[in-house]
Amino acid sequence: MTTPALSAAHLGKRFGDRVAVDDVSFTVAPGETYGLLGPNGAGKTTTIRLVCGLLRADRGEVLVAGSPVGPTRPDAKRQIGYVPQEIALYPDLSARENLRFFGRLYGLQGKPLNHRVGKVLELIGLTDRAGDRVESFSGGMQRRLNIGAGLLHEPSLLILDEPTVGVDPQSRHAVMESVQSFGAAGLAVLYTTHYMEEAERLCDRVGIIDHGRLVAEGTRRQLVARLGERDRISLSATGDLAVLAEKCGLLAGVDRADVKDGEVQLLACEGRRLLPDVLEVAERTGVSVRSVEVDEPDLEAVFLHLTGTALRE
Ligand SMILES: Nc1ncnc2c1ncn2[C@@H]1O[C@H](COP(=O)(O)OP(=O)(O)OP(=O)(O)O)[C@@H](O)[C@H]1O
Repeated sequence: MTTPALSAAHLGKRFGDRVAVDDVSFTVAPGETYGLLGPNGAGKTTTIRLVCGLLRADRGEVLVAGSPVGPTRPDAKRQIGYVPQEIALYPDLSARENLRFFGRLYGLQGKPLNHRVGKVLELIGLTDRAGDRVESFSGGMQRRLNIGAGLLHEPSLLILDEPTVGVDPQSRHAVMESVQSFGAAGLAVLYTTHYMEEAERLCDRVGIIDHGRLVAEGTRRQLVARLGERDRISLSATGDLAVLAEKCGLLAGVDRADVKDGEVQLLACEGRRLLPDVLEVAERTGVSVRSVEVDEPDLEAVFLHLTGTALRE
């Protein structure tokens, strides 16, 4: 069996009375992108600070490529490229100058530094803009450069803490494309997010975290299978959607009924068989239905099912 790029076992961390991370264990294989998906305050940042050795765990162990990590273990730390949420770049320097600066901090110089900066610029898709000042970059380009700074020392594990928070949708797309290419290049990636779509699209496996606990993990398919034979029904309609959701929620077989993104969304056993009942309820409620879709549940539904709360508040 290959040694995992990362193995975290029984991690625990308290801040005073507050349990931030509670017995969290997971592994990330080389070349795998593993997502920690959970709402704000779930314990994602604390978990990765423990993994990086930036914070001392109350209990548990972290191995990176088989070696223990801790505040006093600099060697294993060099295997990690950690990219925090905050952008840490010099706006009046170019992309290349920024990378050269961070590369020197890692002890690179001369030809190896130039070579590595060139490689990283390629990897993050910014070769064309290498000579431009960072202040002229879009939010997404700055994020990608920030990620690039974490790749200069050729880590085997890249850790990204919510890298798309606060960027516009187009830039978000570009950041996600970069991340997809890292997995393809053989890098192990630990990715935290509270966006279900990102976890679904980018991650080979996802760990669902809530109140400091890893409540489930697996591939998207494995996680969705935990819902059994349930379907997601989305009703696009005009009228009082809140009342429609409430009434549908009373039908036998319906687990949840919510109004989301201007639609009524139901999670139900054997959704197709329920459709006539749902349409009848709509008619009685005076809601006119424009379209109905029945499909497989997504990770949002899995999160709701496991925790009883929505991923986004
Ligand atoms: N230094 C600290 N001192 C006290 N409490 C803390 C500290 N850091 C985190 N916490 C608490 O631990 C819990 C987990 O926080 P954490 O930042 O790990 O969550 P998160 O999932 O990363 O959320 P976010 O995306 O909002 O950062 C929260 O209740 C938070 O308030």
